[in-house]
Amino acid sequence: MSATRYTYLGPAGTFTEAALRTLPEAATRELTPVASVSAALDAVRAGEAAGAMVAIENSVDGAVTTTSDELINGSPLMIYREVLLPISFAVMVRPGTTAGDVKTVSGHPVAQPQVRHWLAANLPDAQWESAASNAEAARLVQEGRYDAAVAGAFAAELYGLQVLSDEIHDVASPTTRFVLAGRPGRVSSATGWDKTSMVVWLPDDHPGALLELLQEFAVRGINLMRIESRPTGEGMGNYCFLIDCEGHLSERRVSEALMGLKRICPQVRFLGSYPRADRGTASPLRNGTSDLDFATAADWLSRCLDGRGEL
Ligand SMILES: O=C(O)C(=O)C[C@]1(C(=O)O)C=C[C@@H](O)C=C1
Repeated sequence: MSATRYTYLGPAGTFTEAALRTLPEAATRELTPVASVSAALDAVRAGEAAGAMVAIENSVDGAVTTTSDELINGSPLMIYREVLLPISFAVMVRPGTTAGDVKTVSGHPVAQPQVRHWLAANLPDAQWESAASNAEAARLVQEGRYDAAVAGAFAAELYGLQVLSDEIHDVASPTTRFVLAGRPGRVSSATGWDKTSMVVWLPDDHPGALLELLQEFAVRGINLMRIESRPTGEGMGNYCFLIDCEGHLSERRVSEALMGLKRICPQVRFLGSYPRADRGTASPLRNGTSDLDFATAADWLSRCLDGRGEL
């Protein structure tokens, strides 16, 4: 495999592939479908791929925990880009199959909670069968293993299937957030509309430990965008936190917050600073938290050391 390649959850026709193809650089990369999120990231870890596109959270079903656990454990990875993809599910069958013929319906486990009510109302007797991806479900229907698949309508054409019903998701406008992960490398420059991700392990178990951690952001006027707890696997009640905050590591308020965490937490894993996918302009900074405010205060401090603090 080559290190110019990007891997993604395959086979062809997944939403993950659609997310990957929204990146301008995808046009010049070799895009390789693999069987799982873990396989996509393993190829990156082994140096066989430059990046892997993986789903990280869904607006209906929440965190994609395989991705969370891959980012938390194993050799470190960094996030370089994020993509927000509107998801629209269709149910598809082999040509000639009618709704009455459908006894089994397959899809990715993250798809099921997004279409549960539609399935209960329209295919009440069909048994749900999990597949490694939505496109894999479509492929298995083509093979004759299952009767119907829940996938993006574009997968129907790829696998010679017929769309029985489109836009079958229960909640309007579901969105999945995907990230392009690579091996740790140089953080790209700030755009003014950035996000920083990290994993933080709680300071030892005591009242207010989580509050102490959150205060590092609050006192520096940093908006948190997501906080997700995951078990560390080291006994009941032991959790670490995946945190996304506004801002870029090159901003003083963000770097100072990360240094604050590093001082009080047993472990902090920096997962990258990258442009936000939701469009916008630079967020207003809370008074006293700009780079200039930090530099002015540091200047004053060094003058204090020289006995010139009043200047
Ligand atoms: O990329 C796909 O099509 C997938 O099967 C994966 C995945 C996911 O892991 O979240 C992607 C988007 C949908 O929300 C459901 C499933």
